[in-house]
Amino acid sequence: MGYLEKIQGPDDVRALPLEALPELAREIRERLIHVVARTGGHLAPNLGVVELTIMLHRHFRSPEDKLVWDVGHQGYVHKMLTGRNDRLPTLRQYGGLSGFLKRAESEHDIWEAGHTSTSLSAALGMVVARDLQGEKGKVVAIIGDGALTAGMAYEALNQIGHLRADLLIILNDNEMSISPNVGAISHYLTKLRTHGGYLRTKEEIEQLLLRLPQGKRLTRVAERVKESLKALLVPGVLFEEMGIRYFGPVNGHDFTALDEALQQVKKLRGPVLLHVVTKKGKGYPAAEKDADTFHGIGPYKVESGEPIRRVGPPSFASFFTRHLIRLAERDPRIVAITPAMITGSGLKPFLERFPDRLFDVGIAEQHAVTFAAGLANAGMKPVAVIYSTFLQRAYDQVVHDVAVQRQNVVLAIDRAGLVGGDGETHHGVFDIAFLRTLPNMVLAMPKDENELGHLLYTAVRYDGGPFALRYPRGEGVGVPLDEEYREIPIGSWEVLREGRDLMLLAVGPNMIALGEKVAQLLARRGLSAGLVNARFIKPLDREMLAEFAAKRIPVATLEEASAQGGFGSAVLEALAEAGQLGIFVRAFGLPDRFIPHGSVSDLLRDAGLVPERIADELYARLRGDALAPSVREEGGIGS
Ligand SMILES: Cc1ncc(C[n+]2csc(CCOP(=O)(O)OP(=O)(O)O)c2C)c(N)n1
Ligand SMILES: CC(=O)[C@@H](O)[C@H](O)COP(=O)(O)O
Ligand SMILES: [Mg+2]
Repeated sequence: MGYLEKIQGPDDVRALPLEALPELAREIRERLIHVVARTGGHLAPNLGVVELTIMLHRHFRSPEDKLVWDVGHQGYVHKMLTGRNDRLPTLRQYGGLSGFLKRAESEHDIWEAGHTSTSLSAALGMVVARDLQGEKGKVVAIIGDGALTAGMAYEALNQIGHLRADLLIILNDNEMSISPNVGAISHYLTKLRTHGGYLRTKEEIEQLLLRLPQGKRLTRVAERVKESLKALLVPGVLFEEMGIRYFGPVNGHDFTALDEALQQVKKLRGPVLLHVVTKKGKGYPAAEKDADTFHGIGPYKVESGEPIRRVGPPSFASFFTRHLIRLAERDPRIVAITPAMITGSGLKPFLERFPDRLFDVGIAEQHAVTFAAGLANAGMKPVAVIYSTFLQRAYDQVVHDVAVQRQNVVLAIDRAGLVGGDGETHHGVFDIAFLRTLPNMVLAMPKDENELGHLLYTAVRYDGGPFALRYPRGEGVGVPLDEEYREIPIGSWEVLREGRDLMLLAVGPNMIALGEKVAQLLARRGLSAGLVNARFIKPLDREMLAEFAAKRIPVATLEEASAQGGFGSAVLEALAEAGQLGIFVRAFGLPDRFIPHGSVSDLLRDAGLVPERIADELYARLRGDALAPSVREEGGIGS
C-alpha cells in the first residue's frame, strides 16, 4: 500500500518523514494523470503544484490556518490530501467533486473561486476579521503568475501593503497563464526568476553594501542612489516598495528548498510574498511539452497524451474565428482582443494570419473592454472576444465606456449558455439579463454556425454602437457555410415552423433544437406549435410579436439562460407595454439558483428544459388539463 492511499487528511501528510515525500509526489502525479485522462480537467496546473501543496499542508494546519487558493483549478492535489482522494474519479461529473474548491465539500476549502485573482482580496478580508476578532492562525494566499496580471490583484496588494497585513502570499510562478503569460508584470517576474535562487532581504542587501569598499559612504549617499542600487540588488522591489517583503525565487519542486523557505517565511509577521517557481504539467511529458493544451483538457490517452476527440463539427469558437478571419481580410479596421483566452476562444488561426491585429491583454477583462472602446473611438472596429462568465467582470466598462458613448465595439460572447464541467462560476447564463437592459445595446445569438457568420458580418458593418454576439461552448450544428455574407436586419426574427395554436420563440441552437422537439410532441397531441429563431434578443422583433398578439396566438420563450430578467422577461415587458398581455405567455429558462457542474444534458434536464416536460406543461395549460404533478415541481422550470 502506498503513502497516498493512507492519507485521510493533512495530519497524515504531516506525519510522513521528509524522505517519503518524493514517493508521495510520484503517487499523486500517477493518480492525477490516470484519473484526469478519464474525467478531463485541469491537469497541467495540478501537476505543477504537487510538492507545493504537500509542503503547505505540512507547514500550515488547515483549516485553523487558512489556505486561500486563487481560481481553484489547481486544487485537485489539495483535495487528494484533505480526504477526497477516493472521490477523485467523480471530478467534474454531475453530483461528483467540483473541479474547483467548494466549501460544501470540505472544511479545508476555505474559499471558492473559478474566476482568477480574488484570493488576495479574500485573504486580506480574513486577516482583518481574524485580527478584529482576536483570533489566531495564519492566512496564506496562493496565487499564480497569470492571476497576478489582473488588476484586482493590485487593488488587494495596495491595501495589503497599506495595512501591513500579516499575510503570506505564495506566488506560484510557472511562466504560464493558460498560454504563455504576457505583459510587463510577466516580464518582471522573468527577471526575478533569472536572478537565481536566493532568499535575501533588503536588510541583508544593505549589510552587503556596507561591506563594499567605501560602503559607508556609499550607504550615506543620496537616498536616490541607494534606492536605485536596491532596485538593482533587492529582488522583488515591486513588492518591496508596496511594503510586502519578497523572498525567492524558490524551486517549487524541491522539497528541501520549499521546507527551508516556508520554515523561514512562516515565522515572519506582516505582508510577505514567497516567489515559488514551478513547471506547469511537471512529471507528464505531454503536459510539460504543451501546458497550454493540458491546462484544461478533455479525456486523453495516458500513454501518448493524445486527446480522445469526439467526431463532430468544429466548435462554435473555431467557426467564429474562421468568419472573423474572412471578414478581417476585407476590413483592415477589424482587430481582435482576448483577455488571456487565445486557445479557448479558438483565436490561434487569427493570430497566425494577423499577428499585429490580435491583442492578448492578459487576465484583464475590464481593460480589454475599455481598450476596445478606445480603439473604436479612434475609428477601428474592435472585436472583444470574451467568455460570457468573464465578461461579468467588465460590466461597468461595457456600460460606462461602451454603451453610454455608443462606441462601435463588437462583444463576441463565447461560452454563452451552460458550459458543463466548470459549473457555477463558468456557466454563461447572465449576460442576456445584464446586457439587454442597456440602452444602445444590440444583442444577438445565431441558430447555427452559418448564421453566426452573417450576424458577425452584420455586427462589423454596424455603426450604431455596441453589438453583442453570443454563441455557445461546444460543437456547431453541422450546416454548410454560405460562400457570401449577407446583412441580417437588426431586430428581425425568423419563422422556422408555422403554428396556429402556439408560437415557440427560441434563442440559440440548443433551444431551437428543444423547440423543434416540443413542437413535434405537441403535434402528435393535435396542438399546432410554430417555432421562431429569436436571433435578436435586443431589439425584439416587435412587429412579429404584435402580429401574434393581434391573432391572440399564445407564445412561449425558450432560453438557455437565467429566466430571471432574460429574453422571456423582455417579451413579457414588450407585450405589457403594448397592452397585449391578454395572450398566454410562458418563459422557460434556467431557475433562480446557481447551476452546478455536470454534463449540459444533465443540467438541462435538472432545469426542466427537456421536451417532454415543456410539452406536458404547455399542453396542460393550453388545453385546460390539470397540470401533471411532475410539472408543478418547485425550482424546476424557470420559476
Ligand atoms: C477572470 C478570469 N478570466 C479568465 C479566466 C480563465 N483562466 C482560468 S485559469 C487561467 C490562467 C491562470 O494562470 P495562473 O494564475 O498563472 O495559474 P496556472 O494555471 O498557471 O496555475 C485563466 C486565464 C478565469 N478563470 N477568470
Ligand atoms: C479555469 C478556467 O477558468 C479555464 O481554464 C476554463 O475552465 C476554460 O474553460 P473552457 O474549457 O470552456 O475553455
Ligand atoms: Mg501560471
